Amino acid sequence: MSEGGDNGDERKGSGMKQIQVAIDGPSGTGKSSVSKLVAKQHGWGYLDTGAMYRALTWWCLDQDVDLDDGPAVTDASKSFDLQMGTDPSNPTVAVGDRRIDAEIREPELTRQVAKVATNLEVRANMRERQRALMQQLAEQTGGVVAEGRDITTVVAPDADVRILMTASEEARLARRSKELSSTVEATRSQIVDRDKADSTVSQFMTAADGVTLVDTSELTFEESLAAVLQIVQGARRD
Ligand SMILES: Nc1ncnc2c1ncn2[C@@H]1O[C@H](COP(=O)(O)OP(=O)(O)O)[C@@H](O)[C@H]1O
Ligand SMILES: Nc1ccn([C@H]2C[C@H](O)[C@@H](COP(=O)(O)OP(=O)(O)O)O2)c(=O)n1
Repeated sequence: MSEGGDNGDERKGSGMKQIQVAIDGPSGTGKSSVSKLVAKQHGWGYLDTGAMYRALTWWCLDQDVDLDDGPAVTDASKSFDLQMGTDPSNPTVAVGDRRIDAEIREPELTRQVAKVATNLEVRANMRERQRALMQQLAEQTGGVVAEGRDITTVVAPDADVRILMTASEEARLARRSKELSSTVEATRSQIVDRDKADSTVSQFMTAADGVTLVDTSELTFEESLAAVLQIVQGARRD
């Protein structure tokens, strides 16, 4: 489903409406893969907010900051030089000039990231960074797709499009274990525990008022993408 010739360059300075798309949901619902393609098809920027929490976790571990020391992690969140690459065809993450794309996906870091993401002062700091990046990307490319856990509710509650992607636990675990080449049981302990911890600070299991629910349990990847693209198209016509 191509957006034929409708790219960001054409929109720059054209006075066309800038579109902010916010997508939330638990792990394995298809947020990242769908968000990247939606951004790519429109020539918009893409923001993976989960990667920001992962990057801070990496930085704290690298700097020997104890993840259980909340104030120390908060200090680190204020000063770390996070560089988010927002091209949906090649999203990147760096701290200073050190690229950490692979490091932030390591299972050991994944196991620890909720400690950082449940720190409310860290979240306040990240929220400001995320809002600024979304604004900047919308201005530069005509639109932005940002995905995470609290984008529709806290970071960008006024976004033009707000979607909550859900899927049954069974479907999410099957996708993740396939992706990580691990067993469903090993994946369950990681994903379910992490979602539980994350749910203590963000509400991403049920759709908030005005947020459109896309349940991908029974959908193929292509059908999930088509469902989200259709919602985005509707908002662009408004
Ligand atoms: N509707 C779907 N049906 C089948 N597999 C899917 C679907 N959506 C995503 N996937 C696959 O599931 C895995 C996890 O998707 P991802 O986009 O990383 O989810 P999230 O960002 O919500 O954690 C990926 O391998 C992706 O290709
Ligand atoms: N806006 C966000 C994005 C992610 N998080 C948390 C949720 C997870 O524990 C981590 C990493 O998120 P990420 O989206 O990369 O996680 P998965 O793709 O589900 O593995 O950060 C958050 O609290 N708020």
